Amino acid sequence: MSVPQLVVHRDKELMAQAAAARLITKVVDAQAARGHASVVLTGGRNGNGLLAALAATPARDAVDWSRLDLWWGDERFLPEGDPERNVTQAREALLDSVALDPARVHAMPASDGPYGDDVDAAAAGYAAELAAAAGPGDHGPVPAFDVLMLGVGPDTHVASLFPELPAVRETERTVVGVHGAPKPPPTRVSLTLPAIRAAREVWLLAAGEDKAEAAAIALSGAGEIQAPAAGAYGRGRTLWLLDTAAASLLPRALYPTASP
Ligand SMILES: O=C(O)[C@H](O)[C@@H](O)[C@H](O)[C@H](O)COP(=O)(O)O
Repeated sequence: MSVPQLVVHRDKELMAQAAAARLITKVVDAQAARGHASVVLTGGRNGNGLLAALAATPARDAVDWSRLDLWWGDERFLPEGDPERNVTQAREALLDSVALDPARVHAMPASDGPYGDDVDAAAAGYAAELAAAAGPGDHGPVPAFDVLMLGVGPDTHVASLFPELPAVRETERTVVGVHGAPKPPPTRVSLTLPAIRAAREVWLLAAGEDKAEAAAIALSGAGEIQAPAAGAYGRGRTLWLLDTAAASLLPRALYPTASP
């Protein structure tokens, strides 16, 4: 378990731009070292803000997009192309403007896909896809993601792991179907904490006043069932990327200000 590191940026926009630059560097380094890279995307405003910032920076061309594997931490279980799906929003923000290898873009199943409206079968299918991509040196039936990004909800949820609900209590499966999520839509597919913890690095994105309580709770030793973000950590690194508004309830001693 890696102790959380915190970086606090002046505002939401700068956090997105700085996180995008950080992701570019991480992917470029991974590709230089191993020839490819593997990243898990997150939905939500902060996650999509990072993708939009990345699309806008010339440095994006330093990434060999054809050698990048993209996965999702969660997905809203809706029909293909639904504007509310995380993959739809990621495509609009960035993916449709870079030369990805379609075979390396691993979207979670849609509710009109191969599993129909059976979200549990869809989750099992994605778990099988992850297991097929895992190598002998990986930690369990998921590939060693270089970076797994997670937006943090105001209630401290990450991916579609909501406080006290069954999905956050899962200790065996890597992907589960979520029923009755408090954040619409109610039916979702989500990585579980064991899958999240297989990542080399986990980055939690929390910007905006509405994340201040969640950040304070998750970083103050709360349990992962009550505060799922507290259970999201990487094997090598756990990084909280915040803005000053989201960090406003944190003890000042927890972080040096990254931006003036
Ligand atoms: O499907 C989703 O909604 C996301 O994956 C979810 O986990 C999101 O990241 C958080 O709810 C934060 O969302 P915001 O950044 O919009 O607050």
